[in-house]
Parts: sequence; structure tokens; C-alpha cells
Amino acid sequence: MTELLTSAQMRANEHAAIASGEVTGLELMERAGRGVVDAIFEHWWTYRQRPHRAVILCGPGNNGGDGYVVARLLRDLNWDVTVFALGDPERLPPDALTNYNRWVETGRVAPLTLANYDAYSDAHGPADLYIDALFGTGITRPVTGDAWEVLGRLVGMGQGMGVGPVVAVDAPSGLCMDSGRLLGAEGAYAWGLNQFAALTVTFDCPKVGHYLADGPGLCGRLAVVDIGIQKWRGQYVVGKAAQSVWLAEMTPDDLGARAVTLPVKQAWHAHHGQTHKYSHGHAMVVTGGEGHTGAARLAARGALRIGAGLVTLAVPGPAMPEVAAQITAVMMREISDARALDTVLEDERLNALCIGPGLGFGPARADLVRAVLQAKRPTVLDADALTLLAEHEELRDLLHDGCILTPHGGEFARLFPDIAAKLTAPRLPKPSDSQSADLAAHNAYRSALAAQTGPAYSKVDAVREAAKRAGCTVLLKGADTVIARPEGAAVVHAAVYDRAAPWLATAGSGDVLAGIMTGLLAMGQTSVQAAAGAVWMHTECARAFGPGLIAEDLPEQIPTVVKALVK
Ligand SMILES: NC(=O)C1=CN([C@@H]2O[C@H](COP(=O)(O)OP(=O)(O)OC[C@H]3O[C@@H](n4cnc5c(N)ncnc54)[C@H](OP(=O)(O)O)[C@@H]3O)[C@@H](O)[C@H]2O)[C@@H](O)CC1
Ligand SMILES: Nc1ncnc2c1ncn2[C@@H]1O[C@H](COP(=O)(O)OP(=O)(O)O)[C@@H](O)[C@H]1O
Ligand SMILES: [K+]
Repeated sequence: MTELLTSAQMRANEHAAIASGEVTGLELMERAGRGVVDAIFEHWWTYRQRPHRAVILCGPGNNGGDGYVVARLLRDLNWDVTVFALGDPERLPPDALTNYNRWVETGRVAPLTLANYDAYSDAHGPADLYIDALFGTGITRPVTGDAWEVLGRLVGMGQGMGVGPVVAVDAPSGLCMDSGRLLGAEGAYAWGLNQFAALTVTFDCPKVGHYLADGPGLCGRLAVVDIGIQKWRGQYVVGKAAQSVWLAEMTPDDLGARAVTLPVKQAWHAHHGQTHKYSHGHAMVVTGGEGHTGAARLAARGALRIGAGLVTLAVPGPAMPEVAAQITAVMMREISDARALDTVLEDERLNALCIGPGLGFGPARADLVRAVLQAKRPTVLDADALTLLAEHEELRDLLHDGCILTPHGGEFARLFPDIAAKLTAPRLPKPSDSQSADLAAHNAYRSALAAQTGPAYSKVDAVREAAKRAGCTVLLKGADTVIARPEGAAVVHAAVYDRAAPWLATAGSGDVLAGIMTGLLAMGQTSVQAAAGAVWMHTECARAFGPGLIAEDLPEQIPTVVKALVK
């Protein structure tokens, strides 16, 4: 299972490795630079065939140091390499300075100014390859000035004939590697949030920001280079497991290697190893009224397909004919009010509950949510149940550790408005156009921008805060989905890079997700295992089906995906 690190954790790993005396910072930098070159050659085989022309932007820290290593290695292969340096190279940290000195023995460095960069481009035309080695994990504030302008020149590179792509060393410069947000850049800069790097090469572990928010769009593709410090990884975690973030992932090549997939696998093996349907759990999904039962039926189908032994829909009387006409293997019970639900839930074999999809609103529905919460079973609360929770504080007080809240962005904002505001607020609002015409306001803005420090508030921060407040697992959906426990352990699932499945954003898709999760709960998974397993399975089903997917197709893909999993 892949751990996603923050910048601080990565720095701690490097420090532990260097402090051990078994490896030097210079060796790590050499491995990093070589890893970048190898990744480039792996990605574009034409670069391996003959020398090309590269432009390398080197920053004032060790990210710049990696850039000088790349410059030297490419030049050793007879590439034509031009280096622009930000800041005074003589003030580089020691390892980077060593590599700068090795570079200038035979190469040249021009100060990174817009004028220098433009003069070079005018004289030579586009390069075959651009390397962004300005800032990596040491970025502390927004990039400003000429460096920012030059980065802006690189946006959209590699799209046309004869124009080389951008490779980012560790991260596109300016990207906050903890949050995936472009530091300070909310609407303030000319460049878009996509099509910056074609390839980002990071070291040891991917970082959280490579998977969240704008990270994937800016990174292009992500390559992770092993620089031999795994041994020291996680020393910072001792006693702080709650700080960890894991990637919910699995590819057909990685079968069985990722812990997050194990729940699904184990559950499936267990399922086949046992014979009694009740030993696979009995899930109950509460439906809405007449004409509103489709969402719950989708969820029920997801729960049954993933492997719950039995799935029963709790249906109000008037909606029963409609439901009966649509189900076969899924069962139904008439539940016309909260009292009836209380009675049914006396059956302890109903071991996982789902409420919310298509439920509707009003006091009677709120009573159903109350009955479900009072039953204290593993429970998925989705869709309308989340809005009811937002409206009724006394319902929120009934949340317990076995609950999973599965909001999308809008539902999250209703439930946790203050947290959502922190997540969406620009770190620094852009001055209005009339203000920016005013030089003083503009200058004040620029200095405030430059004074910002530290990582941006991330989706992981927000979901952790929400889970702590709610006292249960929270899963915030989106192309990047974050799951967090109240004590802070978090899982990120991102349908990005080679796992992108934008067609998954289709009506009813969230209902199926809630159902798969409920099925996994019924099968005995913990809430975080069920949540992580369900998001992975959900995306995998969408990928297995491909474009044109509608929600009904998702449960029907589960057998195919499971077959591949248990092979
Ligand atoms: N250590 C190792 O063993 C290994 C490290 N590796 C590599 O090192 C990278 C981390 O290096 P790093 O810590 O030196 O940070 P880096 O990203 O180069 O930036 C720091 C410099 O930038 C400056 N600065 C920051 N923000 C700024 C801004 N907005 N505008 C202007 N300046 C700004 C900041 O200045 P200050 O904040 O102190 O004023 C400081 O001078 C990592 O990403 C990886 O590539 C690999 O070689 C593997 C082994
Ligand atoms: N760009 C995207 N790529 C992949 N999955 C996405 C994307 N956008 C949303 N999703 C997923 O689609 C599902 C939509 O769920 P939801 O918002 O509840 O919709 P609905 O209520 O219509 O079912 C979620 O699982 C979410 O993670
Ligand atoms: K960089």
C-alpha cells in the first residue's frame, strides 16, 4: 500500500537517512537527478536515440541542485543544455552548490529573468525539453516575480510540433505538495491550472499534493523514483500513525500488494469459503417514497453484487408495488414509519444499514434517520440523510463510530460550512479590477502574497477536521476522494492519472458507491476498509465499463473486477 507523504514527512525521512551516516545528501541528490533523466528516457524513447536541446530552470535550494545534476547528466550525453538560475548560486545549500560547481566547470548559467529567458527563446526557438527544478518540497510561499512569469511561459508547452514538454522535478514549482493547491495563485496569475508539466518525477513516495485538487492536472503524469531511503521512511510515524495518509489503489499489475484491496480480497475469499448466506451479512437499505425508490435500489444492487449475503430494502407501503416490479434477488420489507423500522431492526442479523439515497426530507424522514442511528449498526449515511443531519443537530448527536458520512462537495458544505469555507476560500483574495488599477492596492496585494508562508489547507485537513467533529468516518467525494477517521488516519482515492474515469460522475453513481460500502460493512469490514474498498471498486468498475457508463452498469461490472482481483 502506498503512503502519501507531506513535505515535512519527506524532509524528516531524508534527514533520518542522512543522519544515519549510511548515505549522504549528495548521493541522494545524484540518485534523484539520475532518476529524473531515467524517467525522461523511459517516457520519451526518442530522447534516448540522439541528443536534444534542453532548458533547465534551477531554483535556490536542493530542487535546483537536482536540476544541476540533470544538466550535467544530459550534457554528458551530448545534449545542448541551457541553465537559468534563480537567485545567487553561490548561496545554494551545500549539496546543491557542489552540483552547481560541477556544472559550471563546463557549462554556463544565466540569471533567471524574463528578459534573459525571452532573449534565449527569440534566438533559439522552442527547446525540445524544459526542466522545472525551481522549487520542490521547500516551497514556503507563492512564486512571484520573473520566476513566476517564466513558469507562465511554459504553460501549454509540448502541445505543438517542435515544442518540447515540461518535466517537473518533484513537483511543478508553486504546487503545495501537502494540498495540491497552487500557492497563492487563486485567480491571481495568468496561467491555467492544467497542462503545465507532461511528467513529474518525485522521489521515494508520492506526496499528498500530487493527488489532490490541482495537483494531478499540473503534474501531467507522475513517476516515483526510488532513491533508497525506504528504510528510514516512517520513522516520523512512530506514535503518530494518525498523521498517515494512504493511497487507496490497485492496478491489475499490483494485485494483492496493496492493503486497501485486501478487505475486498479477504472478504471475497471468506465469502467463497463459507456457505451460509447469513455469514456474509445482511444489509438493509431504506428507500424513499413512491417514485423515489431508484436510488436505494441502485445501492441495494451494489451491496448484493459486492457480496453481502442478503440485502433487504425497507420500503413505505405505497412504494411497494413499484419496488416489487423492479427487484428479484434483493428483498423488501414494508417499513412505513420509524416505529416499524425500530421493530425490524430488533433483528440483530441486519448488520449494516444504508439510508439517504432518494430518501426525501421532512420530519418523518428525519425520524427514519433517527431510528437507523439509534440502532447503532455500521451505517452509511448518504445524500438526503446528510441534508437531514445538517438540519437537525439532535441527529448529529446520535452519530457513532460505526457511521460513514459520504458527502459530495455540496453536502459537505451544508454539514460543515466553516470547514468547507476554509477549503474553498482563496488564501488571499485577488484585488478587484478597480482596486488593482490602484497601484497602492496592487502593491499591498503583492506584498501580502509574498508574505504568505506554509502549506495550504488541504482536503485531507478538512475531512480530518470533519471526521473529528462528527465522531465517525467521513468520505468526501469528488474526482479526488478523501476518507478520514476521527483520530486522523486518512485514505486518498483519486480517479486521476492512468485511473481517470470522468464518466463516473453520472446520476446515481454515488448511490451505487453507498451500496457497495454497505455491502462491505455487512461482510464485516471496518468503516475505513469498507469506504476505501468501495471507492476503489467503484472506480475500477467504471474503468472496466468505459465511457457511456450509467449507474446501473456499475454493480454489473463488479464480478469482472472481482475476478481480476482474486486471480
Ligand atoms: N534533501 C535531500 O536529501 C534531497 C532533496 N531533494 C530535492 O530537494 C528538494 C527540497 O530542497 P529544499 O528543501 O532545499 O527546498 P527547495 O524546494 O529547493 O526550495 C527551497 C528554497 O527555495 C526558497 N523559496 C521557497 N519558496 C520560495 C518562493 N516562493 N520564492 C522564492 N524562493 C522561495 C527557499 O528560500 P527561503 O524560504 O529560505 O527564503 C529555499 O532557498 C526536493 O524537492 C528535491 O527536489 C532530492 O535531491 C532528494 C534528496
Ligand atoms: N471527475 C470525476 N472522476 C471520477 N469520479 C468522479 C468524478 N467526479 C465525481 N466522481 C464520483 O462520482 C460519484 C458521484 O456521486 P454523487 O455526487 O453522490 O452523485 P449522485 O448523487 O448523482 O450519485 C462519486 O463517487 C464521485 O467520487
Ligand atoms: K520543481
